[in-house]
Amino acid sequence: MSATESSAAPLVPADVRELLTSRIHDVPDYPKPGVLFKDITPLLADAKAFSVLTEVLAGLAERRGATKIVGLEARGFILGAPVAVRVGIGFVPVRKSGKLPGATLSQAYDLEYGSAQIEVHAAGLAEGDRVLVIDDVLATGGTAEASVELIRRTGAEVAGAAILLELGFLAGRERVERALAGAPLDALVTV
Ligand SMILES: O=P(O)(O)OC[C@H]1O[C@H](OP(=O)(O)OP(=O)(O)O)[C@H](O)[C@@H]1O
Ligand SMILES: Nc1ncnc2[nH]cnc12
Repeated sequence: MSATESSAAPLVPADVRELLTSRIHDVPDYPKPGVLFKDITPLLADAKAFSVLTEVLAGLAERRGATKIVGLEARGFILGAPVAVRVGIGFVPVRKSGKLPGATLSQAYDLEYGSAQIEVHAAGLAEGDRVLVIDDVLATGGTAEASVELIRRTGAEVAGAAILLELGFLAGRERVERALAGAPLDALVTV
């Protein structure tokens, strides 16, 4: 079930959502004029908020039957790695190009403020893996969309994507859901 669906037992209880929301700070005009940057560093610096976030994401990973966590550079590493440890499954990084030493698969994509290319080790994932993709922010959806496509090319199955904060006004959800082809996209907080 998606976090956006109604349920008797919501994925994120209201008090948790409130705590997470309060620890994400708005920074206008960063990294360039017109962008409202959502800074998660206050959340990371708050042990209680970071721990609660990790628990919620770990519950999602278990619910999706994930056998691997993929974190998206760089903030997706910070959120995804403790989830992998908590659940007891492996962590695989999707990195910006030129940072991985082994043979890679790569995928180009557009960002809210630029463009980039992401890579994954070709041997990092394989058929039989069920991947939960974790990142901090869903903006235009370009990063998550490219990641889903990249992961599929390794032969692994994408079990879902879990995002801390969805910027609903940028309408990235549609393109990510299209890429996910039926696998769930869960955003813990949407603004
Ligand atoms: O939905 P999108 O428009 O693709 O934007 C979301 C992505 O942008 C940010 O990463 P960024 O590339 O800025 O990298 P960082 O985590 O290294 O700061 C964020 O952490 C997401 O990965
Ligand atoms: N507005 C934003 N705030 C934080 N991270 C982002 N990644 C893409 N857009 C972003």
